[in-house]
Amino acid sequence: MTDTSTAPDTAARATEPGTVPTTVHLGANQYGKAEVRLVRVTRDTDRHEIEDLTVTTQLRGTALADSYTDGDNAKVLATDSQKNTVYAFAREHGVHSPEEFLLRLGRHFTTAFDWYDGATLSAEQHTWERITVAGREHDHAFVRAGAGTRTAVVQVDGDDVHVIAGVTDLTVLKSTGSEFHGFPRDGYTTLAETDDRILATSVTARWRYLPDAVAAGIDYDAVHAGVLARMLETFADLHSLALQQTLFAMGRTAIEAFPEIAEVRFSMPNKHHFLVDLAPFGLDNPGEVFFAADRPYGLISGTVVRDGIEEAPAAWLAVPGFV
Ligand SMILES: O=c1[nH]c(=O)c2[nH]c(=O)[nH]c2[nH]1
Repeated sequence: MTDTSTAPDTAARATEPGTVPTTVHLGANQYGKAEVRLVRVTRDTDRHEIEDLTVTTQLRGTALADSYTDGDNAKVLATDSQKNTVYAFAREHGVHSPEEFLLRLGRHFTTAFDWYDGATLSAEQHTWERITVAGREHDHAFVRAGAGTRTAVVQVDGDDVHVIAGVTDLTVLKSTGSEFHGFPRDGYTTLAETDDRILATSVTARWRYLPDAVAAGIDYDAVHAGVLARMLETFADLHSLALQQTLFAMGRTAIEAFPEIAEVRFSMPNKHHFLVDLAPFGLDNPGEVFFAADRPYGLISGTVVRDGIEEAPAAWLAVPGFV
């Protein structure tokens, strides 16, 4: 037990003549199970399928205040039960796509327990590819696929449902087709203008689906694959004058191709590659040998918005790291 014999008498201090008693109240809060590691094997045939997600549940409601202020757990669905629901739903209903899986969980938590006003469900998907043996794809042996991690967030607030799909750690590089010049020069500018440099970044992109499209139903896997393909094509094909320009073009191409998408937000570190000066060794360096710096890095963020849509700032509250 805690020894309180030497603790200051806060009650007495708070009521000393001339002092204002300290009062507090509960501000924003939510709770749930973070990073539930779910691997589902579909084994109806000898050719197995793997779905691998890290799922986070976060529930909120005004009725939960008592759990913080008074330790009253009458309305606290244990985070352990939330975790179990993730596993049980994977068995009962399957995953299908991260977005559909999170929508099902969000609807469940906010309807089965009517005191929850809202929920944020998020997931990262880890993809596996079949190992090829003697030119044939193996039925049940897989290797982790490397090109980015798929992300999904479902935000339920009363009747409002928002779905934000995305990708993170999508690392791309082009060894030419990138320039950077025309920037202002002041007394602290040393960066040389260049008409040929390496452009490399690790793309984090999140796109919000239009609520009407969510209500009508979206083929989330197909759109996700399509968005990634368009973004990669644009990164490759656009002759870039700045990473900012590349960012905007990648968002534009996704929105133009998919009418379901309202807006795309990006965070892109500029992974600088500096040409090494080999002159001290009597060598030239015609764009062949670079120092790949890991820090500091430029950090370029931006949002591309379809004209005429209703913006939804509340949808982004659970998705930090963007402007
Ligand atoms: O594409 C770029 N955008 C910048 O804003 C910037 N700043 C910088 O030093 N290099 C670059 N490259």
